[in-house]
Amino acid sequence: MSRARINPSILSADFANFESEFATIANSDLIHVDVMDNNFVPNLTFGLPMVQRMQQITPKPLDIHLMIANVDKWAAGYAETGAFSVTFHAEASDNPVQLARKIRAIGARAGVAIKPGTNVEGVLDDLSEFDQLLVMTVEPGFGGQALIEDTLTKVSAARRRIDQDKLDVWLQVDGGIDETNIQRVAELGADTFVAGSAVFKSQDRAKQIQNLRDLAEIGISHRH
Ligand SMILES: O=C(CO)[C@H](O)[C@H](O)COP(=O)(O)O
Repeated sequence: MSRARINPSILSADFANFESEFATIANSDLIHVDVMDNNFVPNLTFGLPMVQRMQQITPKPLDIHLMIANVDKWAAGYAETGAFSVTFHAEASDNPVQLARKIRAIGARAGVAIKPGTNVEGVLDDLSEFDQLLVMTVEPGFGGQALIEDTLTKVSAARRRIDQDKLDVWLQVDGGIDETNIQRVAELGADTFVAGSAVFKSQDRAKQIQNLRDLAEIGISHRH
């Protein structure tokens, strides 16, 4: 896996043809799977049976992003599908650290996500309990939105803490990431990039994934 990870979000894919859609993003690092329940977010995608089926049709690691309520009840089931990582929202869990331990015990990497209005400070002290922090750069729910600039201060703050405490935590951003901003967001500290419309609306998806990766790598190399 590359230093800058590019995870296409299948929210922008053709939901009736996941097998052929996955083939078009074969050079991605992970596949980002948006699970939405029309409760935690005002949109509905798919649930556990679809994720189980996705595991069967691709060798790619699945990066599951749970945008659902009652996550303390449901997250373990997603980890049990064999998912590479399961990321849940801090806002939806009664005890994020306990839930992360449960996900890790099943064998998946545990991620914690925060919405644009949620302070990053609330999760920074517990970062060692997670494998990934997802800073949402748009309000979760829909693809194709513009990146919210204010959220980037959280990316810088999280990067400072990860480096200072020498933590092995991936710093993921999701929402409005494209070729115009990925280098700058990488310079600020992100290393794992979810891109939905920027990949799926591209004429040549494989080329776009590599283009995004190259730009992110430049950003990372400018960091120090
Ligand atoms: O989690 C999401 C929305 O809640 C999507 O992953 C995200 O919006 C990606 O889409 P785009 O890159 O088009 O903004």
